[in-house]
Amino acid sequence: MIKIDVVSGFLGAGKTTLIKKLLKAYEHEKVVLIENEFGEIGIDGDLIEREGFEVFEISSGCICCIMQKDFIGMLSRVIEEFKPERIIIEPTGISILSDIIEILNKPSFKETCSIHSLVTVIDSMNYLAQCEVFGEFFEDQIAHASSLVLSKSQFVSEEKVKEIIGSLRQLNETAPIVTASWESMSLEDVKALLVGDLAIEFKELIHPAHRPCRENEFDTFAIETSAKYTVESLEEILNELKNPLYGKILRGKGFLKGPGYYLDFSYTNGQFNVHKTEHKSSGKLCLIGMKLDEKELKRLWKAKGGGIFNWLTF
Ligand SMILES: Nc1nc2c(ncn2[C@@H]2O[C@H](COP(=O)(O)OP(=O)(O)OP(=O)(O)O)[C@@H](O)[C@H]2O)c(=O)[nH]1
Repeated sequence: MIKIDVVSGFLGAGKTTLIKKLLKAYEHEKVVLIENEFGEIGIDGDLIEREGFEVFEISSGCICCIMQKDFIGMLSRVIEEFKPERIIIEPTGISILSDIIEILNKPSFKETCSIHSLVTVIDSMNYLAQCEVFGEFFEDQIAHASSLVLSKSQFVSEEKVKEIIGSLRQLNETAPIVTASWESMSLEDVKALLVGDLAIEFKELIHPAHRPCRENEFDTFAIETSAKYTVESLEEILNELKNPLYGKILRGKGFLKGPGYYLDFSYTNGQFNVHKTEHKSSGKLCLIGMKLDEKELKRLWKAKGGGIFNWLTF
């Protein structure tokens, strides 16, 4: 049987970061990753391919709803052609986990695959605040998880961790909650997150009120560009993104050219990091949020970097 691990979590929670660790931990198995991105441009797939792993990408929508057919087709192809021992699936941050479980429990997949784990990553820095606005996006992912893993826990107080656990327990009474900082985890610890063949059956799951995926409430803004940015100019832009003038930006990520170097950046709910990298990049980025103002965003990215822009937002 092929083991399937699904790693869920809201936008920027830390799914890709955890998956990179899992892929290392399962280096000796034949593993395939199916990566689902909400935006028009795939960024995470490139980050993982850089580390030498096999990635299949589905972008421009969630595999639980509008990209469901593509997902079923891709999963069938991966099973037939690659015959992997394990498939790791990373849905978008706003996917409905119970809908994905339902797909995995289709008779055609149940013959060859079994769900090994349903891990939901919880962003310790942003969960409580985001819960107030996006609570219903978390509900299903938390309620159907077989384990709940806190990311960025080293950046918050013990009280906050306790508060998060209290909130998680209201939706899921039984899943183990892992609060240890990932930085200190060995590969064996990472594997332990997934341990146990849970053989999860959809009918055995308790449903919170099932809500359909609401991906059309989110906007994306994507660019391919030859423009060059310095660390400073990129940080200025990312700082500027907190301004409501541009809409509510929840997540951003991309690779850009710099003068003589390349830059990677990641933006989550106002927190960001920029790294110089030697990995060559064609220059691309994606922002996800609500009520994004395309005109203002285009002006911002153009003002700080000269070059050719290919806007992929429409
Ligand atoms: N230090 C630290 N950084 C983390 C941790 N988890 C995530 N991050 C950072 O948080 C940012 C977002 O992490 P990702 O792994 O890309 O999040 P994601 O859930 O895949 O995000 P989406 O692409 O929106 O689906 C990145 O800058 C990570 O480096 C953690 O436990 N510790």
